[in-house]
Amino acid sequence: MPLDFFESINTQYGKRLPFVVYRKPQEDKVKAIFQTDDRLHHLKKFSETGFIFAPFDARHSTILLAPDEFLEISGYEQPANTTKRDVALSTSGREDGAMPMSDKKEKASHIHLIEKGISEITKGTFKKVVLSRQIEMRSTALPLDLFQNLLANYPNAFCYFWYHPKVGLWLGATPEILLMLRNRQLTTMSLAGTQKYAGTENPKWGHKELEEQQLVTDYITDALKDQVDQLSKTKTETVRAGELLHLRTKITGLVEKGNLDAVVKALHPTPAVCGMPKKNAHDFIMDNENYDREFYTGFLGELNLKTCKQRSFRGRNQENQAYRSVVNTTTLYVNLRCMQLKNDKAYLYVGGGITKDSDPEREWEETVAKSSTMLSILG
Ligand SMILES: C=C(O[C@H]1C=CC=C(C(=O)O)[C@@H]1O)C(=O)O
Repeated sequence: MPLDFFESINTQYGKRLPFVVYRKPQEDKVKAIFQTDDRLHHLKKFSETGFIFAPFDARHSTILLAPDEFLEISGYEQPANTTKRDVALSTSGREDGAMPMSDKKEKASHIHLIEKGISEITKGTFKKVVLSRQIEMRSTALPLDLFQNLLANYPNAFCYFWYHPKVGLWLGATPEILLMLRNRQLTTMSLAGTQKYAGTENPKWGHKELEEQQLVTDYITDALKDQVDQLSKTKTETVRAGELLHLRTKITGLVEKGNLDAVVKALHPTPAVCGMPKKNAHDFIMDNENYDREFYTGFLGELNLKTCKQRSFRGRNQENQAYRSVVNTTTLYVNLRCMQLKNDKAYLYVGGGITKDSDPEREWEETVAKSSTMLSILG
């Protein structure tokens, strides 16, 4: 049965028609949404239904895949014969998929960018800025194979393969929720601060990471205070994302019907991907990162999809009773740990939060560590 599922995706892709295939964290259900023509729809209102794909730059439009056809498989297991791929550096031509980040020029340029960011922080332009880079590799891998590798390697991530012939092809395994809305119940998170996983999910965190993540929590709670009722947050915890650990605080509340638009606008882009204050950090990113982020650090996911929930309860006569309730669900993820495939190239995207306490060399190393999420599935 899974074969039929993946064959349908291959057929859709072969016809150059838009689709997305994805699996939510810790679920064994893989879902696909197919659009039956190649029109490019731009989202007008957050009351629409479908799968959305939004760029980092909120001034550019969000793409909506029309949910013409739904496909789903449960109990998905990775086929045993997942192959390793032909991947190499486009810059050096090496065939072994060796670390492209060791490229000295790339390192010097990223460190220079970080130093410039720190210097603006010292001047008071902003408190935090997230600075990123793009890594170009040669890859002839089949995207559906790469997606299956993501599924196998990142069970705790939102894994996706998104395609539109007029936009491009993206794959990712992100640990970050932008927001989840079930009827009126909102959940979002502040996710920031990074260290390598070294055998314990209970590590010590430094002042820089704690402050960097606190800034995100403060920003989100402040941005939502006029949009959301009963706003509350959990204790900050460590979460694992592949070979990395992050700090996370969950934030919940109740959203008025029809107010999703304002909530998304208030949140995106959060200081986990942009900075604080937002406008100054955004301007700095636009003027100084020497590439276009496009959909990296944007967001993607289901918008107003109806999901059925089977619930059981004890009725008055003490018998177990079951009923199905239909819930209107929106689940949007921040597009991190992702890559874009174009012709025979893979473009990987990695970044990190810069504060006054940042050490440029360590920040560089952090982007190297983050690149391993996508590099590991490339080969
Ligand atoms: C911007 C990225 O990660 C964000 C999410 C978690 C931790 C981050 C950090 O420690 O800098 C970033 O804010 C990325 O993976 O490219």
